[in-house]
Amino acid sequence: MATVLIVGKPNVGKSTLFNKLVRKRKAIVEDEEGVTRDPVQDTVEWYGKTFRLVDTCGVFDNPQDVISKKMKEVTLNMIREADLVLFVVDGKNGITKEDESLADFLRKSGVDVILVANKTENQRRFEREIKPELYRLGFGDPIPVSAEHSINLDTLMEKIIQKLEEKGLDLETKPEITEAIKIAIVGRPNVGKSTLFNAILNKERALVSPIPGTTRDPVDDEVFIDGKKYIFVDTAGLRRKSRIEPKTVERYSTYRVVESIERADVAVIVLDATQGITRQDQRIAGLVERKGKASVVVFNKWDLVEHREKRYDEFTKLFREKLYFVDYSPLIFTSADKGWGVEKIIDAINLAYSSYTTKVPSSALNSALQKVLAFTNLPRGLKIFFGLQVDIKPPTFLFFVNNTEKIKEPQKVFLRRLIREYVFPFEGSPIFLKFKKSR
Ligand SMILES: Nc1nc2c(ncn2[C@@H]2O[C@H](COP(=O)(O)OP(=O)(O)OP(=O)(O)O)[C@@H](O)[C@H]2O)c(=O)[nH]1
Ligand SMILES: Nc1nc2c(ncn2[C@@H]2O[C@H](COP(=O)(O)OP(=O)(O)OP(=O)(O)O)[C@@H](O)[C@H]2O)c(=O)[nH]1
Repeated sequence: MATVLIVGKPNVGKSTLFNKLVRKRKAIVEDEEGVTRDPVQDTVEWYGKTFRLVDTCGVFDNPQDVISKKMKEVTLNMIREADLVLFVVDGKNGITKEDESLADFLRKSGVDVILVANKTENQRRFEREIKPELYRLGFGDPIPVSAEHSINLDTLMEKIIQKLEEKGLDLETKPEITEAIKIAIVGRPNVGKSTLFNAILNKERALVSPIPGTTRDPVDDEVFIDGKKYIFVDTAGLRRKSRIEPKTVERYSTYRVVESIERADVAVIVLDATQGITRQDQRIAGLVERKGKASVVVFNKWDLVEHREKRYDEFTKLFREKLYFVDYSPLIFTSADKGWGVEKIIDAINLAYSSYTTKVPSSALNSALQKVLAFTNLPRGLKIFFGLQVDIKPPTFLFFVNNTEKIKEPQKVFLRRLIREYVFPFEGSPIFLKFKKSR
């Protein structure tokens, strides 16, 4: 997706502009309620054209600092990934040295720039007093806007689209090419995996076709739900399962569980709510996390839990305590027997898979990193310079630090939290971290 960066000295109205442009799409596409918005980056949609807008949130606050070695790599990286920069200046009070050195930096980087003069509620005064001096910055005609009062934002939007299309970028909104999501339903014996699997098939009126496996039995099921393809791996046991057939020990072998987790993108970890969370549940969930798979956690047999309507918090707490290492997973309460909550599982799988395959731009990561590091005390002698996402499935981040030996568990916890809270929540997906020494 084309990336547009908002750059400018403090207080020129970058955040205001960001919010207005992002919200513009609401008028066109009815937005779902309760969708959490990323404060740093978001997708802008404009009559069927889309691009990603990123607020640099003060990474460029001190133009002097921008040139300093430490920040150079970060900022260059951001610029390199951007297709266009909105260089915002104050159209009411005019430009200062800060704007000029920022302009210098942008010009040298060779990035395409649209000069935006914000706070120009008074057009006549702007034309007369401010506009002439803006040409000094070397970016041609400024576009006067008022972010706060939504003046001239359409013109700006059209200019952005025009510039991006001139560069040959494809802004059309296309339906995503969706590959099949591979799902493993895992859990201890007797927690209700088969019943749950069958309930999903019934509830979703799914179309099922067995995929021939390598063994003499078809082991996987291809399932179509709402036109989307899902592959439930290793379902032979779950499908074939009947009251008559004796349960073989082999079916529960650890080897088999490991293998089906390895073949899946998303593991649905099924727990028996009447039994809490056992050591074996923890082991299975741990396996899912270590193998780098997305996950959804299900408390099944909810119908057998007494006073259940008052106990969601208690079970959520239990989940967070005992399965803290997969606490990013969506948690669902079901009764496979009664069909409660079953349809939520597919939504949760979709969410987890989408996190699992999300790639965030370095610019968003690094503006969050700089912001958070500004009020964080790292261990003495540790410096974290910048980071980038190097992989998906699972999302994997590489951080450049001065000393990799100083990276201990708390620092990893800190970075994962920073990513989830300030960049992207990655709900349902683990985050892997790598570190590299840099000076
Ligand atoms: N008059 C006027 N004021 C504006 C306009 N846009 C923003 N402001 C005001 O300018 C101030 C700064 O706005 P922000 O959006 O926080 O600016 P910023 O560039 O993100 O600032 P930093 O976060 O410090 O980098 C706020 O008091 C806004 O209300 C505008 O179009 N006209
Ligand atoms: N009350 C209640 N019983 C359930 C529920 N889900 C499953 N059961 C019962 O629990 C027992 C075990 O369910 P299964 O679906 O066979 O469990 P499983 O995890 O596939 O078991 P294995 O194949 O042995 O691993 C059966 O008697 C189910 O009828 C539920 O939500 N509520």
